[in-house]
Amino acid sequence: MTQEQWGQVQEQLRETVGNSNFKNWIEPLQYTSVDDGVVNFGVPTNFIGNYVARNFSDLILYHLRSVTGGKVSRLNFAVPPSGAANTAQRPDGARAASRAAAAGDTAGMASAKARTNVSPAKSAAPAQVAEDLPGAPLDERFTFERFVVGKPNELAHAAARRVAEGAAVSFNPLFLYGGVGLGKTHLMHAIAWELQERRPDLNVVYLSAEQFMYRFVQALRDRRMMDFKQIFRSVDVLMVDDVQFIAGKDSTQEEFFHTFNALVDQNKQIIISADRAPNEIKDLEDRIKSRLQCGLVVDLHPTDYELRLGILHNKVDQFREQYPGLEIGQGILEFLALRISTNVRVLEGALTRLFAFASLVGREITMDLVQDCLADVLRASERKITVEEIQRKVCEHYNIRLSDMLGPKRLRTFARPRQVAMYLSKNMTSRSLPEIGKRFGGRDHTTVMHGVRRIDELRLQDGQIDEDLELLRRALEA
Ligand SMILES: Nc1ncnc2c1ncn2[C@@H]1O[C@H](COP(=O)(O)OP(=O)(O)OP(=O)(O)O)[C@@H](O)[C@H]1O
Repeated sequence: MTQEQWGQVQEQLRETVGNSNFKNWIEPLQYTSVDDGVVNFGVPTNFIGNYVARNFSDLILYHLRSVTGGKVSRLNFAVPPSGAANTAQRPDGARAASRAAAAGDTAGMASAKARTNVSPAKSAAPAQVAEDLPGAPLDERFTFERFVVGKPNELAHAAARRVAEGAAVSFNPLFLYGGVGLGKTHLMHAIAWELQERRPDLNVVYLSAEQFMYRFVQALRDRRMMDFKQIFRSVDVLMVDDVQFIAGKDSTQEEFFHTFNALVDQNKQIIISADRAPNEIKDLEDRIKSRLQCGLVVDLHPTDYELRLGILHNKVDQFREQYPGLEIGQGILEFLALRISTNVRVLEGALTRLFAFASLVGREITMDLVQDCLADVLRASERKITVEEIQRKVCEHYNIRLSDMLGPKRLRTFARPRQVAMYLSKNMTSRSLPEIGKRFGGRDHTTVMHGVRRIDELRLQDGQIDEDLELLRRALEA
């Protein structure tokens, strides 16, 4: 096959796979030779080679056969030993895509042409390492400017800001945790964007724990563990999102632990996020838990009404350009902030849907429109937590039987969880004290009142109670 024929095939492929896929996956292929019906391509990295082989082989074969008259049996992708694939000249998109592919992030691949999260490797780093840096693409919307700060997240925000200054490492790791959709990923991306601006000399890598595992497994399979270690140890700032994912995955944990230690020993910054505090992640080795706690552990609390309203205002500002002339009243924003308290993602999604719907049907955003368009979201957020649910969760948490919680035993092992459950029932349901008492084995309302007061007192003296309550509240709201 001639280079000209390959050129024709490329044109046909561009039409079939679309511009973005073409740029990311087909353009980086360098046709080198054909031997006995096997067409050889040089690829910039094994990740691109593997991805193309898995996803585009049939298509490439089809077009090759139609252009060359059917003399092709197989495709072969290999990284040229001398780097002859000229990686330096590949478009940014392909490089970003290679990182996304490396991280197993197919969603990210589509947007890989956007700015990448990894700054150019330092000149001292070996070329292979620079090329293979493992980060996933960053979301352009997740910047500090777009992060709304309120009481529930002010500490996490301040810590993230400090790390983003790129000054000498002051706490390592920074561990951010909190429930679903509270802004952990947003803050990590914001740190990465900021560091890119302030310290372009640093290799900043963001990836999810799942992507870390994917990379690790792939390195094992390709027998490239030395490369894997070298790549991760060449990073200056490593951010791993959703670290709870590696719980129970022993080999990945082991490798993560070594990577973590190697970076900390070199005084490199690590930022980790999870859906709960390190010591609450089940099936995570104790030595990892303890390592994760040796820096600064910061909690993102569930949003409060004011923060939700602030986020909505912020989002409306962003919509002004996209939907000129479309207004939304303060009353509606307040209604949404009050009613949709589950997580910020749902809140943002509701507002986006509202604007899109109003502009599509050419209607003003009124309360009627809100009810029409967001009926399902509003219904879902109406879910009421029951006293029975609370009792079950509290029993699970303290590992006692429901019959003991409801029964007459006064042992502290049962009495404390009972009081905790009463306290949560009082604060998370609309039941009156007598109604709650009735559901706790027919107790009097004064007993419930005493239980609630006792927990209020204990919260001031015993940090553990506060932690338990927070954990239970999150589990119940999830
Ligand atoms: N304080 C905030 N200001 C502005 N946007 C926010 C804030 N908190 C969350 N968001 C937005 O909510 C959405 C979800 O946030 P993000 O993905 O960071 O959550 P998360 O804590 O990482 O959740 P998960 O545990 O599901 O990964 C994003 O669109 C993010 O921009």
